[in-house]
Formats: sequence, structure tokens, C-alpha cells
Amino acid sequence: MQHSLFHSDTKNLLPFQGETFLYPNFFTREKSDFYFQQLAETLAWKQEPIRMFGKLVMQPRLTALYGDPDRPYGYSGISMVPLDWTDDLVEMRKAIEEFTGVRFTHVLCNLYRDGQDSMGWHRDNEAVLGKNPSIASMTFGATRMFQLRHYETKGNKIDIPLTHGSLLMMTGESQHQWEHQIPKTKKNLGPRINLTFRKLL
Ligand SMILES: O=C(O)CCC(=O)C(=O)O
Ligand SMILES: [Fe+2]
Repeated sequence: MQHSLFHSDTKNLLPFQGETFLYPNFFTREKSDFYFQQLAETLAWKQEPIRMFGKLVMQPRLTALYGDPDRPYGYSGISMVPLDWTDDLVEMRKAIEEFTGVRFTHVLCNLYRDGQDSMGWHRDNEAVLGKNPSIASMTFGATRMFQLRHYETKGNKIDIPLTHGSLLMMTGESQHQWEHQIPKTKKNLGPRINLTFRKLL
């Protein structure tokens, strides 16, 4: 059975074992231009290391974590202490919460400086996110390909171009049964900002 928490006229992009919905123009062009500029200039972007096969390596992008105070969140062997919500992030969170009916405590921010910045295959299934986490992913700036594939079989690959102002909502079993990545591209692209709103238990 296919049951969407969100809008019944929006198609589930996954063929089975999870639900992922795309809302291409969640924010208008003007609003998205404004947010891109604001976020690029005001968020505390840093290049941070992660642990890979026991070694510390720099992530191929800049990151920042915002969220409710005193609730650290981490992945790939690192723990990040959240900074306080900015006015823009609070405003955006409110719009997404009203639309989806889901509440969020944290937002992990990624800045892909150009086509050489990327994020490898992974799932967002840390225990602190609960059993079937709903994750809201906002994109501003350059369009990058978001790829999904079935975790166990590595098959059923799906390519979703995430455009300026789009919202991608992943829910149900998406984070257990599917993994995702942002591959590098040789295209001469400008920067892209992605925000993933998450709820810690
Ligand atoms: O940049 C994206 O669209 C994906 C980001 C992502 O997967 C994450 O932050 O876990
Ligand atoms: Fe992710």
C-alpha cells in the first residue's frame, strides 16, 4: 500500500521499501536567491574531518550544524555541537514543518563549492534519529544529481536532479533500505547549499 504523509497527488520516487517525494519549487526563485545569499554569507562554514577506515580524512565539502542547544549530533565517527538556530533557519524550518507536519530539532548544512565537492554513498540511520526518520532536504544554488540505490542489492539506481528551491522529503523505510550520494561532476558548476532537517529523539 502506498500512503503518503504529505500530498496524495505527489508521486513516491522509490519503487518499494520507503517513500521519497520531490517538491521542485518549494520556495520561489526570489526567496531561494535570498536564502542562498544569506546562508552562504552567514553560516559558520568549515571543512571538517571524518573517520574512514580508521583514518581521519577531510570531507570534500564545507559543513555546519545548527540545532537545539546541548544536543550534539554526529556521523562517520565525528560529533558536532550545534550552533544556535539563525533567523533564516528558523523561518525555513517553520515553513517545512507546516507543510510536512514533521517537527525538526537540527539542520545539517552542506556547501558544495563546485563540481569537485561531493558526498559518498551513505544512509542517515543513526540510532538517535529513531526507527524510520523523516528527513527534509532543501537545495539552493547549482543543480546537483542526487542518487539513490537499494542498500542490499546496490540496484534500482534512481537519479534526481535537485534544483534551486526544491524540497526532497525522505520518510518511511528510506534510510534503512536505500542509500544516497551526491557524486562529483566535471561540469563547471557554481556552489550549491543543501540543508537536511532532522529530528533527534
Ligand atoms: O546534498 C545533498 O543533497 C545530500 C546531503 C545528505 O545526504 C546529508 O547531509 O546527509
Ligand atoms: Fe544523507
